[in-house]
Amino acid sequence: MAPKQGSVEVGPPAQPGQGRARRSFVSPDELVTSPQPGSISVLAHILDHAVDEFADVQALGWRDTIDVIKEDKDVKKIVGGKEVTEKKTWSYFHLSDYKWWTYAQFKENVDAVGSALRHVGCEPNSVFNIYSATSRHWQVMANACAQQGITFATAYDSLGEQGLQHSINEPSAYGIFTNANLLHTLAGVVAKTPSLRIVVYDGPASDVPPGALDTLKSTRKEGEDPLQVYTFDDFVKMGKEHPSEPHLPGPEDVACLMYTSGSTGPPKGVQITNANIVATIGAVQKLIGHIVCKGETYLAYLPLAHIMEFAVEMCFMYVGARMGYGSVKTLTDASVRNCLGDLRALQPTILVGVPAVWETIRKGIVSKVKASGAVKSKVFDLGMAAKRFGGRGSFLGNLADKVVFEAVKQGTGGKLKYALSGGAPISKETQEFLSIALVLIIQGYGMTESTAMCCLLPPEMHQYQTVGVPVPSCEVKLVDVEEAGYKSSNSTPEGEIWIRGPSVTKGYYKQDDLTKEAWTDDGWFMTGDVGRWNKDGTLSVIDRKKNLVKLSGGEYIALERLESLYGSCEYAARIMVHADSNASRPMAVIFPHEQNLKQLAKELGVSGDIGTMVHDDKVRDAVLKNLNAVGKKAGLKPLEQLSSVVLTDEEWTPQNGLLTAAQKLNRKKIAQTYKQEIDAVYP
Ligand SMILES: Nc1ncnc2c1ncn2[C@@H]1O[C@H](COP(=O)(O)OP(=O)(O)OP(=O)(O)O)[C@@H](O)[C@H]1O
Repeated sequence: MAPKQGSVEVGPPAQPGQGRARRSFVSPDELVTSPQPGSISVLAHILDHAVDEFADVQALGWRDTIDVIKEDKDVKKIVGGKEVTEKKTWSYFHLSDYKWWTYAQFKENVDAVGSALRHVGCEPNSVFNIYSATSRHWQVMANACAQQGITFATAYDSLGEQGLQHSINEPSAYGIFTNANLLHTLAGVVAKTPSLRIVVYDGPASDVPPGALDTLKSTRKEGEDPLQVYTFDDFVKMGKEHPSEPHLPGPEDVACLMYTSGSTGPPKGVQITNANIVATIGAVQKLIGHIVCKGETYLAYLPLAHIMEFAVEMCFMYVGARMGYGSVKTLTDASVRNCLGDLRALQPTILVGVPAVWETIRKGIVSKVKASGAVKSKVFDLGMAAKRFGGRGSFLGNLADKVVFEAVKQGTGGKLKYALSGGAPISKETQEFLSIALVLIIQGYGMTESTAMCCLLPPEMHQYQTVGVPVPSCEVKLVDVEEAGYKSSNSTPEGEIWIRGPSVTKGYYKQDDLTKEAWTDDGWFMTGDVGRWNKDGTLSVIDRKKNLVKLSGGEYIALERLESLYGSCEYAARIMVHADSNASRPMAVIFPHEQNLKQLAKELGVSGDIGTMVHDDKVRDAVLKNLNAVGKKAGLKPLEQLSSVVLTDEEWTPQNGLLTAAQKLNRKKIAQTYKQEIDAVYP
């Protein structure tokens, strides 16, 4: 049953300019430190517990690559005002069915890799870097480090040479785990990473870039030891031949040095202790243990270098759930060949995604429904209306599920029970649409500094536009942001979100100045996000302090909130709202949803592909009109309406730097890249 109040005021009376601290309704008297205080105090205890309880249960699943199929496509682009056609080659994977390790087999590999790490000289308290795509081997490396008291530092696999070099050099990493196809980038930096001694890589020999292994083995300065390079399989074999006892760290030792994705500046290394991780797992169990439990199947595809994915997987490991690894490139049937996509092959019961993923799924469904013709579109709309009116579990809701939404649900394997959205704000429209047509989406709010979740909405409290209640390992208070009018004395208390508790970390690695700026002396982490307490004790995130812009009229607008609202415009695949303090209103830069934009262009009588469409005035005006209609419907004030829009034709990706590695907007880079276009239309 849903509680009346999701959070409870605790502790001393509020200080001037602040609200009182609040804690979760499930544990107001004490903060949770572990799922089993006394027996689980470090990260390595989680896997030990899983093996004790679930040794023969399927743990980690993967798909082998049977073949890679290349297909050529013609792509039209505008170069120097002229349309040119380029040939591009796409690679599609033919994959096997899922294969599984039990928890006992997973542990066997962790023990072997832990032993191998010690055998090659990686000592407790040293740092080992994981620069790899999400996979079971990533988890083997991390858990092996945890077992030997070695800190693992994470690096997104989308990092280029500069970022990689920084993430090896800052913590003086002794070794690195990577994938065959990333060896080329690694080879490009090894001359400048003197601390590095060991390289372990996985993946087929055919993925190793020509010459990369020779460069790795030969590029060292005089006097430096040559690099030792191992395949993952050889490393496991070596560990089995040279077993080492585990060397467990203490709870306050740093288990993971995790770099933020850098949406507000250069990435910072957050020092996450064993105790922080264990507290997060305990808190999730206490709050939503009834849905994160044994028997569930989880599709793991987000980057493990991001705290949300890592924390979620550790929570599932604790309860002995099944985790099947997949990739954004192979999720759907359309993105693979001669086999099912990961979603239908695995049939997950729980899915986690960032808002960009949910937006893509919603727009994909909308565009399919539209293409199915007027009658089917009408039936779909009726189904939406019936379930909205009747509610989840009602006769009407169940009928709509059966008759209208079954096909949509089958697209994700047909077994989904819950989905979690986090990492950035999701629009109400998208959350509501998918919660009706696909699966209940609950929100979580958190950050690397809080070891993932600091608020989470239990499904029985389901509602939109809130990130939930404080998790039981974290207390939360709001502190006034005077200049923007966010105050604890407002009728619904508002202010900057400050957090404290066992899952909140204590600082950045080698960045004392930044640590002092972000943590108070009494342990509160100042998140920089602005929040609001709702009447039922849930928290809503209104914006990020750094993204509040004062317009020429003197009023503040909240860029991220506007992005999440305008983001539901069907023509936008990605949107950045941009504002200048000399202007009276904001504007938007958009990477369009190609199919939906094509449909619009057709209706306007504009032909050509994306390169042509984005430069057409009629198309641009129609998109702007649609955006402002979306804004008006969401109740935006006139000064929050967009004055102009720039449409772009290059996809925004972490590789071209327009998104961060966690798929968030890299505002500076987008504004720089499209400066000319923005200046041309923005007053
Ligand atoms: N559900 C949510 N709603 C709104 N914002 C969210 C939500 N979840 C996370 N965020 C945003 O993400 C931030 C944490 O992100 P993360 O720790 O991944 O670092 P980053 O923003 O990617 O990088 P950096 O801190 O370097 O800018 C939060 O402070 C908040 O602004």
